[in-house]
Amino acid sequence: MRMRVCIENGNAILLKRGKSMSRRSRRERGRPGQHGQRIIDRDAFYIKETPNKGRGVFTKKEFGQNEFLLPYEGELLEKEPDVDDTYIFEFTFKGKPFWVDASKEDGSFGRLLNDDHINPNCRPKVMEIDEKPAICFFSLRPLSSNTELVYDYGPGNIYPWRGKFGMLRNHQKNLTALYPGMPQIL
Ligand SMILES: C[S@@+](CC[C@H](N)C(=O)[O-])C[C@H]1O[C@@H](n2cnc3c(N)ncnc32)[C@H](O)[C@@H]1O
Repeated sequence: MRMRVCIENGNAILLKRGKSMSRRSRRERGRPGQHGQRIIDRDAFYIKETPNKGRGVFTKKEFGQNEFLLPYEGELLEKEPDVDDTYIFEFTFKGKPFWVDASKEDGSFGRLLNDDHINPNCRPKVMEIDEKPAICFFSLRPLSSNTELVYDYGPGNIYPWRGKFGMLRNHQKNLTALYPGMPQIL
């Protein structure tokens, strides 16, 4: 199934898409309750201080597996911005590098998701919206309310909070992908 996401009035609207959308359905896509679309509103999440991690994003309601949660909002750039990379999301789309700069405190949630490379419960996906890329988070498993949303920021020894063991586990994860069945360091 193809999906499409649009962001209107601060709400992300997920559309399940058939072969093509008519002009009429394009015009009406923002209306709630229509067949084939869901509105994910900000009331489904809240922000809370997390021990040692700063702020994190928590669920207010339950979600199923592989559900669209929320987008990573910010400024889409084709050049690496010369700013602190705390709120920068880097990715490739159609073979080209892109960055989303979410440095501005804009009240959005995507920019506040913390890292967990061992037990993530959601993952970012690159979606296409009006021929431009957008990052959207999807759940990896069913989520109960009051769950902190965490995803794997990716490989690399650049995350000090992972510590030495974090780096080891990260390395192991890459090796396990190459050599399934190898012994695990827990
Ligand atoms: C995209 S921000 C996430 C939101 C951030 N916690 C906040 O309060 O604004 C990334 C920053 O959060 C912190 N962070 C994310 N995951 C963490 C973790 N697992 N442990 C400790 N700090 C973490 C780091 O300071 C990192 O640079």
